[in-house]
Parts: sequence; C-alpha cells; structure tokens
Amino acid sequence: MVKQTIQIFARVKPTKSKAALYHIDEDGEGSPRLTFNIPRDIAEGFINNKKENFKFRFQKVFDQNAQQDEIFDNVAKPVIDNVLQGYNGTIFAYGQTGSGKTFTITGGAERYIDRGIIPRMLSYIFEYFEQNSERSFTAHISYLEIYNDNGYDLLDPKHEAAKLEDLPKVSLMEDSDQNIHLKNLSVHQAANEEEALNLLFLGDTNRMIAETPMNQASTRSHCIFTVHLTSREHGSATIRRSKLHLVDLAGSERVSKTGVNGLLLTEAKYINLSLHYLEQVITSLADKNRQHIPYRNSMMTSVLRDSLGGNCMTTMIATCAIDKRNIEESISTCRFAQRVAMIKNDVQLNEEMDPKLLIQKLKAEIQQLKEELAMATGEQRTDELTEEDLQRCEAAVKAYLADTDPEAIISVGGDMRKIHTCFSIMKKRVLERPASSPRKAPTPAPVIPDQPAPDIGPYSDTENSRLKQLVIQRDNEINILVNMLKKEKKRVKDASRQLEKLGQRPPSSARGEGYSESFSTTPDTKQNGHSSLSSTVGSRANTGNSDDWRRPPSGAGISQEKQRQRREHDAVVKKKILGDMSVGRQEAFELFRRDYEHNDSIEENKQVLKQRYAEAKTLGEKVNKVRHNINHLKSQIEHHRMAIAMKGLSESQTLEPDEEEVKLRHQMEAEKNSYKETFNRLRVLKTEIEHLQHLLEKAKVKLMKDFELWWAEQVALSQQENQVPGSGSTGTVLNAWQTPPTTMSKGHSPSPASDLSVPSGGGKLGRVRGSVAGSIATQLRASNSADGRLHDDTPPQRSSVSNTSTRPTPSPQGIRLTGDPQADADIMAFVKARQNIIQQVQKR
Ligand SMILES: Nc1ncnc2c1ncn2[C@@H]1O[C@H](COP(=O)(O)OP(=O)(O)OP(=O)(O)O)[C@@H](O)[C@H]1O
Repeated sequence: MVKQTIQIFARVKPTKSKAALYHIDEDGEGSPRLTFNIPRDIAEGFINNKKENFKFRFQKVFDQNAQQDEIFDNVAKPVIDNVLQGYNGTIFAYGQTGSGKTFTITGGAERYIDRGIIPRMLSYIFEYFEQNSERSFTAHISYLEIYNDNGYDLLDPKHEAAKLEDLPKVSLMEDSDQNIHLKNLSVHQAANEEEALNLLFLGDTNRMIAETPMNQASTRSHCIFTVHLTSREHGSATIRRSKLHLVDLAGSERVSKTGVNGLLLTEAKYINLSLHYLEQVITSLADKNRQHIPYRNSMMTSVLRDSLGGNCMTTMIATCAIDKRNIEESISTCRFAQRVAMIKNDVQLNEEMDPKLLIQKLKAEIQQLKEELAMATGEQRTDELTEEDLQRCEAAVKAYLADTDPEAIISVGGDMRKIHTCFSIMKKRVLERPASSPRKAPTPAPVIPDQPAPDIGPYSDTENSRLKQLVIQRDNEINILVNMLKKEKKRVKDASRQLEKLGQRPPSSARGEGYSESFSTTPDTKQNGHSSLSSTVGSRANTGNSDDWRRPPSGAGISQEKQRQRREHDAVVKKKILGDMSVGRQEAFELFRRDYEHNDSIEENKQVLKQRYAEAKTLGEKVNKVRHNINHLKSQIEHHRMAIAMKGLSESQTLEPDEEEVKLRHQMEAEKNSYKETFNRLRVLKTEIEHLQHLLEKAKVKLMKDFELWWAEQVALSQQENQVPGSGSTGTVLNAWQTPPTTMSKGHSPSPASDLSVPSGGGKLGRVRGSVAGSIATQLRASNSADGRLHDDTPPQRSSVSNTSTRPTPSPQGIRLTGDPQADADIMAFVKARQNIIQQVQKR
C-alpha cells in the first residue's frame, strides 16, 4: 500500500480583461505558485481590507494560454498510466460556474483541438491496449449525473430522455462490508475507441437534452464518467481491476452571491450542500484526530468515497476565472484546493484471482491434500475413480510413454488407486503390442566400388513393401513437378517474348528467397478492416452532403446501419424537444437559427468537416493505390522468382536474391511504410471526423434547446402583456424590447427570464441566449402583429392599443405567409422595415 496525497493543479481561464490581478511564479522551495493581487478597492469591497496578496501552492499552474494537450499530458496521463497498471484513479474539476470545468474534463463545444481529458483518455487507453498485447484488457463505461442529490444514468440506451427525470434513477446501496454499489447504473462494454466515444457522446447528448430551464445540467449537477478496466496476463489467473473517475462538479459559487430564489434556491442549496459535504469530508480527512468521515451525507461524497482518502490516486484541477468580479470565488477555489492537498490516500494494486480459476485451483489443492492425507495415515481410499480421474491417468501414461527422456517420470499424486490404474494401463498397452515376427536376413545391397556398403538393417516384408510404395509415390510426385516446371518455363518464355515485342525488358534471371517471410507482415494481412475504412471514407466524401449541417454527414467508417440509427435518434431528439411544430413556430425556428449566435462556429466546423472529408477521401484513395502497388509488386516478385526457379533448374544457379529482386523488395518496403503511415493518418482523421460530427450534433441539440427556451420566454412575455390592463400588445412588445438590437452582440440577455443564469460567468443558460433572441423577437412580434398565425402557443394579442403614440401603423391584416421561403422572407423584411420606421418616428 502506498500513501499518496491528492495532487492539485490550477488552471486559469482565458480572459479579455487586461487587469493583472494574478501572477504565476515559484515559492522559495521551487513549487509553482498562483498569487492573486487584489487592489485595495476590491479588497475593501469583497475580501479583506488588510490583505492584498493571496498565494497558493500547486503541483503546477496552467496559465490562460495552456492548451488541452498540455493539460492532458501533465494532469491526466500520470493518473491514467496508474489506472492501466491496476490502481484506481480520479480526476476532478472544481471551480465556480463558467470557470472551465466542463471545458477541461469533456472539452470545448466548438473545435476538435479543444477536446478535453475524457476523449483524449479514451484514445490513449485503447492505443495502450493495442501496444501491450501481453495482457488482455476489457473496458466498461458508466456515466452518472447527480442532481439534487439524486443519481441519473446518462447512458440510458433508449435515447428518449426529454427531461432528467426520464432517465433511469440510480440509487445507492451499501453491502455488509460497507462497500457502495450503484443500483440501476448501466455499465457498457466498449471494445474500441469508437464505441467508447459513442458512449461519451450518448451521455453528453442525454445530459444536454435533459437540461431544463430549471436545471442547466452542467452548472447545477455533478457528472461522473467512469471507465472500469480489467486486465490479465495471458494464461494467468490473476486479474487486475481498476476504475478511473472523471468528475465535473457543479459550480462552486456561494448561494448568497448567486441571488437565486424559489426552485433555483432549493437547487442551489442542494448543490452547495453537496459541495459543503464534500468540504466537510475533506476537512475531516485533513484532520488527523477525526474518527468519523461523513461520506454518507450526500450521494456525491458516497460515490467518491474511495477517491477521497481511500484506495485511489486522486488529482484535482482548480479552475479559476480571474476577472475582477470572479476573483473572490477563485480565491475560495484555491483555498479549497489547499485543504484537498492535505489528504492522503492509501493506494493499492487491485489484484485478485479470477474466481473461476480460483475455484479450480482450490479443488485441485483439496484433492491433493486428501491424497497426501491418505498416504500419511495409511488409510487408502477404496471408492471407484471417477471417469475424469481415469481419463487423467490415461493421458498421464500416454505422455509418459511418448516422452523420450529416459529420466521422465509419471506423476499422479499419492493415491494408490491411480497408481494401480496407471500400471494396468501400461500393462494393457504392452500386451496389445503385435508380437514382432522374427526378422529375416536382409537381401544384400549391391555394393558400389569404393563406397562403404550402406548400413541396412534387417527389414520385415511389410516394411519392405511399404518402402517400395513410398518410392513409387515419390517418383510420381517428381514426374508431376517436372511437368509443372516445364509448363511454367514455357509460359515464362512466352511472356518474355511478348514483353520483348512490346519493347519492355524481360524479367532478368536471378533468384532469391524469403519473400514469403517479408509478406507475412504486409499490411494486406489486415486488408479487410483497412479497405473498409478507406472505401467508406471515399464514398462518404463523394456524397458531399455535409453542406446541410442540420443533418451532419455520418462519415468515415460508419456503417449504413449506424447512420440510420443516428438519423432515427436525431428525429427522436428533435421531436422530443420541438414536438410537432406548427408552421409559425417552424418559421420562428428558421429565423432563430439564421441569426443564432453560435452560427459562426457551426459554419466553421462545417467547413473543417468538409476539409477533413476531402482529406480523408484523398488519403483513402492513396491507401487504395498503395495497396494496389504492394499487390502488384508482390506478384512481380513471385513471377520473377518463378522465372529464376525455371532457370535454376537447368542452369543450377545460387539461391541468393538478385539485383532485380532486391530492387523490387526495396520498392515494396517503401510502399508498405507509406501504407502504414497513410493508414495511421487516416485513422486519426477518422477520430477527428467523428468528433466534429458530434460537435455539430451537439450544436444542433443546443440550438433546439435554446430555441425552446427562447420560445418559452416569448410565450411567458406575451401572457404577461395580455394580463396588463390597457396595454396594447404591440406597444408592450416595443416596451419589452425597447432598443431592439440591430447587431447581434454576443452575451446580450434581452429578457428578464435570463436572470435564471447565475451572474458570475453567466452559467450555461446565460451563455445560451444571445441578443439574437431580441432581434428575432422583434421581427417575430412585428410579424405576429402582421400575421396571427405565428401565435400558436401565445394567446391572441389585443388588437386595440391604448397608447396610440407608441402604436405602429395598423398591421396589414390579412397578410399570410405563403410557405414560399423567398416570398415569406420578403414579407418579413417588409414588416421589419415598417417596424424600423415606427421606431425612428418614436425616437423623434
Ligand atoms: N481554457 C479555456 N479556453 C477556452 N475557452 C474556455 C476555457 N475554459 C472555459 N472556456 C469557455 O468558457 C465557457 C464556460 O466554460 P465551462 O462550461 O467549461 O465552465 P464550467 O466551469 O463547466 O461551468 P458550469 O459550472 O456551468 O458547468 C465555455 O464556453 C468554454 O468553452
């Protein structure tokens, strides 16, 4: 058992703020240190008017420009390496909302390069499995979300979760040894990286779909992605089992600061409570005199029990946002990290015997002990041997007789029954042997002068006739071979003549050997898997369908069946989120989508995906070409060798490879290297394509969710308007969207309902809604006033407006959207233009 303290790292989230409120340096002992420099004004306002510098020591501090691969190499790899050896590991991210926990653990939602620890870890472990074939590995995956102290299974295969409560609920169970078990949490085997990534994507999608305005999952819940590994050396009965938890905790900000109320407050309390319990556990663990560690207070601490003070190598990443308003929370995060760093875990290798093999081994041991006991006490067993025992004796005798070693022994233990059985088997064999007939004197062989007479022993008649038969057989074989060679020689001659006619150089006469050896490692032994990859990539790229990002191409290496499943899944997700959209709502959706704040990154990803498809197509073609070249060279070498063999028959040449063959072999070696290299690049590209597709799918789900939230807000607003006596619908609309944005600046939160987001950093929901909503709302409301059809969820608006000064020109009643996108766009543009004129008039 090894004692190891929890490792702590800090990561500073990039900020646009120029104020240098922190710096990174080393303390007197050379340990990396993060220092917050608080100007007095903030210090007085928030923290402690006496102190201006807060210093925290970490294993390493990652500054704003740290890339995801750097985090992976420094933070995650050491833990994963240990997990692969059979130790448990946990990596958890702690920090306030928006400080980059999800970005670090799972990855950014926009770029492939931003993928986080989980997808990188999956690539890493499956590559490790491939490279360490002396052990066999299996990986199982589970993905748990804890929200309001309830657990939910994110890998629900039914894909039908519309809200968190639809997901299977996971509960805690404790066995008599006080081990925690998670009831109802599904665990899925992943045979390769692709399957594992699909599980991650499924969990992420479920996580996103299950978000509701009241539950922005990643902000208000804890997520634990776990890989369960088992490994065994081939032929060994010892199994190693280890677990790796990757934990994305809920935002750590304090309730008082979040300014939430109602249901949100309840949630915030739960979150704070569970983080508070986490803190309690950590404080208790750090206190040497504490007997009781309050793990059971919350589900999260119960699940992470081993990771905190137990049998686990644990690492924490403290994520810090360092702009002015977040500095206080970042200091609390670092304080928390310092306490965590005091915890010592007892780490041990999780090795055990395979239960089945263990039972077998114990049975054999019992048997042996019984026999030894019988020998020692002189009490011989008299019961019959079992069929299995008899077979074992039979096999032992057979092996003994077959062993040419004169020292060989037969070992059946001390059981006299078995010893007797072995003797009787041997006796039976001796008696069964045909009595050998007296050997006749051999016919003397003709003596060749100057040669010693061959030492021919006496042979029986039967043996003589057998040998004669053999000679005849061999004669026949030789004749056949000579005929074949003649035919081949003729073919080569014909071919040479033809080549000469065509002006090409006939294959030179030389010979070589060992080509079959060199082919044993040619890539086309793996041809099946490879060609399917390259050809699928090619065909996918040919379809070139990636323009329509709403139906992202399913891509390289993905079977049609999988594509179909994906489409079905998409349809279910869309239906769950948007239901059966009315025409008006669909139009609103289209508008919302057009001006969506994340459109740039979506477009960018579409472009990157397109490029990757093109690259994959080129690489796929190259792989096919190189494979073709290899096959061609292979047959060239074969023919060449055949020709040499023909010549060799008549001219008795040496077996050394000639210049021509050496040249061909070199060429083939180069092609094989090129094949391997191209194929590896294609494989990496395939992972990237899959990831990009997932990002696009995620963006799609997010767009739909954002639209749904925005739509709900619009409905709520309209209802409010209609409840205000004397308020004209259009007039109220204009009040609500007093300054309808003309440009779509990100981060503008147009509606009061967006206060649902946590102020510090905005939370997921805060980030979700941009001013796009405002802009579209304006357009839609304008068009609503023009066309009541858009109000499918909203109660009809009043036509009479009390405040005539704010009332626009009466809506052009009777204008209907046509269904023709161009005509509809014109109508909308007209309505919008009119709205603008009204606003200008109002301003004057
Ligand atoms: N190191 C970083 N580099 C670039 N972008 C980042 C980084 N860290 C965070 N972000 C971005 O900041 C935003 C918030 O990050 P993220 O969602 O990871 O925060 P979080 O701590 O998980 O918040 P929550 O508690 O709400 O889940 C995201 O848009 C993310 O892409």
